[in-house]
Amino acid sequence: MKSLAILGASGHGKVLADIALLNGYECIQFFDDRYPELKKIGCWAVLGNTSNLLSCCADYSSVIIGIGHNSTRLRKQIELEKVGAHLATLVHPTAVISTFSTIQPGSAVMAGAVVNAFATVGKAAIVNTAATVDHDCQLGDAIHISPGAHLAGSVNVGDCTWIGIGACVIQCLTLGANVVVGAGSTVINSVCNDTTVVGSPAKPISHTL
Ligand SMILES: CC(=O)SCCNC(=O)CCNC(=O)[C@H](O)C(C)(C)COP(=O)(O)OP(=O)(O)OC[C@H]1O[C@@H](n2cnc3c(N)ncnc32)[C@H](O)[C@@H]1OP(=O)(O)O
Repeated sequence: MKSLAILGASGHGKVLADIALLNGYECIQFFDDRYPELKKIGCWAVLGNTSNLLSCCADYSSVIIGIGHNSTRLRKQIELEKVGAHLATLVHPTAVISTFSTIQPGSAVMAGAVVNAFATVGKAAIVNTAATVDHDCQLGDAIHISPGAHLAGSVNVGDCTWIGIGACVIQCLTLGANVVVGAGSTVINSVCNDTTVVGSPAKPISHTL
């Protein structure tokens, strides 16, 4: 029986559980650092915290992190990798993934998303509902392309960068690490590390998350 442990009993975790069922996982159990206060999410049991999962991850076919915050998700994945956990890659059956693309373990691609030819997606990444990642894009680890966001061809995205819901990035730009692109923004220039940009065209604002 295929079993999956999800660390992070969040809205994102519930979406992962839903996709996991469609990927043939029959047993899905959650872990969350709010345990034992939190013992249930939706119809799924929460069985312990991160430490508990680190000591029992070999009991599961795969694990995945259901935490939306990018750097936290990456940190938790690295902890699990160190103890030998097998990280799942979850792809919704309605997503369109080019056979010429690569997606690293611990990543999730939600319903209606597209990852086009020769795109690469790092580990612990989220390509969310109906987002598109076009040809030759190179996405780092723990990135999040939010619902309905679009990356044109040959865009580079650094680790832990978050593209907000409905944002667009034109072709051949480089967005550094820990960049935030605000919801609905249009990015027409490359963006340095640790910068938040908003608006159309997108401009930096003075703080980072
Ligand atoms: C399945 C899911 O739910 S996935 C989650 C999807 N969610 C998202 O994509 C949310 C993306 N987040 C945003 O767009 C946020 O507004 C952020 C991260 C860009 C900024 O958030 P904060 O740091 O809290 O900034 P804050 O709200 O204080 O705004 C700072 C300034 O930027 C402006 N601003 C913030 N976001 C945007 C935006 N998306 N477009 C244009 N202007 C914006 C604000 O109006 C404000 O301007 P002012 O200083 O002139 O008043």
